[in-house]
Amino acid sequence: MDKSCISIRNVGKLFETRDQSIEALRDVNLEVQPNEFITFVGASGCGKSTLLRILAGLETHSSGDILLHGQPIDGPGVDRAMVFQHYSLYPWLTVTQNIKFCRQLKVIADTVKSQSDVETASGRADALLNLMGLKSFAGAYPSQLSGGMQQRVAIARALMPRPDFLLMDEPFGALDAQTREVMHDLIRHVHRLEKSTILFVTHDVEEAIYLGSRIVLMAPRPGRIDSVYEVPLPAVRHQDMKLEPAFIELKRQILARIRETSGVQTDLDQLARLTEGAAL
Ligand SMILES: Nc1ncnc2c1ncn2[C@@H]1O[C@H](COP(=O)(O)OP(=O)(O)OP(=O)(O)O)[C@@H](O)[C@H]1O
Repeated sequence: MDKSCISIRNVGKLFETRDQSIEALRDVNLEVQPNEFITFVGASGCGKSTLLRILAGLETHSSGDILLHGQPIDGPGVDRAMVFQHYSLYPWLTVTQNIKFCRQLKVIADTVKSQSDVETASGRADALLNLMGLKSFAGAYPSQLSGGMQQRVAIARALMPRPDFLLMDEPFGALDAQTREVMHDLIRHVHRLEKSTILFVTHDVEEAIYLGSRIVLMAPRPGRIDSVYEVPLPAVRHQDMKLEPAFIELKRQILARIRETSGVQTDLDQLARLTEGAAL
């Protein structure tokens, strides 16, 4: 029996611009099991964000099929939450109000704004504030928080409607190294507690290994899946694992493969030839 919660089958995406057609994705196939933590890496332009945006319902695919729990995607939905690199909080709302914002929209949309809805939302918001270590900042505004704290609010807001799928596009890309480490342990903890399925795009191979249960390596021109790696780490992880030989070897393999598939070397070779020609 097929247990996948996400089935991506022969998916392609073509962007038609005025003067060219860009094949952002070609023949992408991936089955995702419930509660998996999948990380996506690959050279710039290999279609990582495009795939995530299609899953979020923010973009449509040109060919193939994508099924969520057996159903085709029909736009964005409360079953999927997306977290972006930039914090995208509402600056005029406090931390608590930001966290409750989506829930309020849903309640208004469903027109069932009963007292029990409001109470349930408050309990959930409090639990998420605690989980994210933000309890004492409940009444603060985004401008009063550090980047790491703002991103914790964004994650709490994303988790508020209990999404089945958490889609994260380089969420820690703008944070300093130390804050990122804290966020890594936090998001692993959130994954264990909340049981959501996480799809996480990153440029940082170490981050991809530390967080993921599987790593999907994509290659550009056209964007496609090149290889998939199982991460040989237990569910409970700690920072020292980054120094273990198996971790370092996997990092070496993935970095080498990204270099091979990126085409950057080819471009440099071409540049060298052009420069030689100019000198003659
Ligand atoms: N809206 C768009 N219109 C036209 N082309 C697009 C659009 N969005 C993405 N592309 C192109 O599709 C390809 C894949 O882009 P995408 O942003 O998904 O790659 P990525 O792997 O996430 O890149 P990066 O790691 O640099 O963020 C790129 O060639 C990009 O220029």
